[in-house]
Amino acid sequence: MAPTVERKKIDLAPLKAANVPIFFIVGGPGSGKGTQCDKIVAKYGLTHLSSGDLLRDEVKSGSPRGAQLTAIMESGALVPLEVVLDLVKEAMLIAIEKGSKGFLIDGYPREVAQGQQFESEIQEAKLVLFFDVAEETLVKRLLGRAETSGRADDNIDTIKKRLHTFVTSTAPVVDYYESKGKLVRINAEGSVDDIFGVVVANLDKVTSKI
Ligand SMILES: Nc1ncnc2c1ncn2[C@@H]1O[C@H](COP(=O)(O)OP(=O)(O)OP(=O)(O)O)[C@@H](O)[C@H]1O
Ligand SMILES: Nc1ncnc2c1ncn2[C@H]1C[C@H](O)[C@@H](COP(=O)(O)O)O1
Ligand SMILES: [Mg+2]
Repeated sequence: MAPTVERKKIDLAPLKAANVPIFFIVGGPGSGKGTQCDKIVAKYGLTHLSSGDLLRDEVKSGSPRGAQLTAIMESGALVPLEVVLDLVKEAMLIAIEKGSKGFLIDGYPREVAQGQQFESEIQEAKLVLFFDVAEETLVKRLLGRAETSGRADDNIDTIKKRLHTFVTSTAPVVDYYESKGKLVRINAEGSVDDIFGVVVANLDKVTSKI
């Protein structure tokens, strides 16, 4: 039986009142989501929240919630929706208190239900950026990152499982937001700067008010 997830009541009123733009950043493992988010933050000053980073921080904190996460993440599976959404909400609220003018939610949603729950409880995403990269390239990039990242999931066995999770659970997210007219599909096989050029062209269409 799955362990019970500890949940707190989170007051979302300040986040909803701020009504700042929210962008979901989606792509396979190693597609360059974090790399591009760093560049977007530097240019547009949005707040970057990576659900994977939030989960890794939770593990490092030694909390009871964190203790349940290590095995899931090392198996390449998805962490339960409620755990991720609570961490994202808490981080968004802290950022709003500090005056955030908008969010890049990186690595979220990983399944359609995550997107639906986020949007019904918080606010609709303005756009979903999808970094489209072939599996062969993803594996090559992740094995390169493994040399320095120290990430427990940057090893070939977990990479294969993460790719499987991406195809089975996250690919439907791409179809879902495409059908809603919110998806920006970006070929992310090229250089970091070329990809960023395409990102900027798309963000400039919708960020004039930021
Ligand atoms: N366009 C690119 N060309 C070559 N290498 C890249 C490119 N973009 C990112 N990388 C490299 O690929 C690796 C993965 O990039 P990054 O960490 O940004 O991916 P990610 O999508 O955030 O992955 P994850 O889902 O595992 O967190 C890093 O070592 C990064 O330096
Ligand atoms: N949004 C998420 N839902 C469920 N599980 C997640 C989510 N974001 C990250 N995770 C877990 C599963 C991933 O394999 C690891 C690492 O995430 P990454 O975005 O690759 O840093 O964390
Ligand atoms: Mg990342």
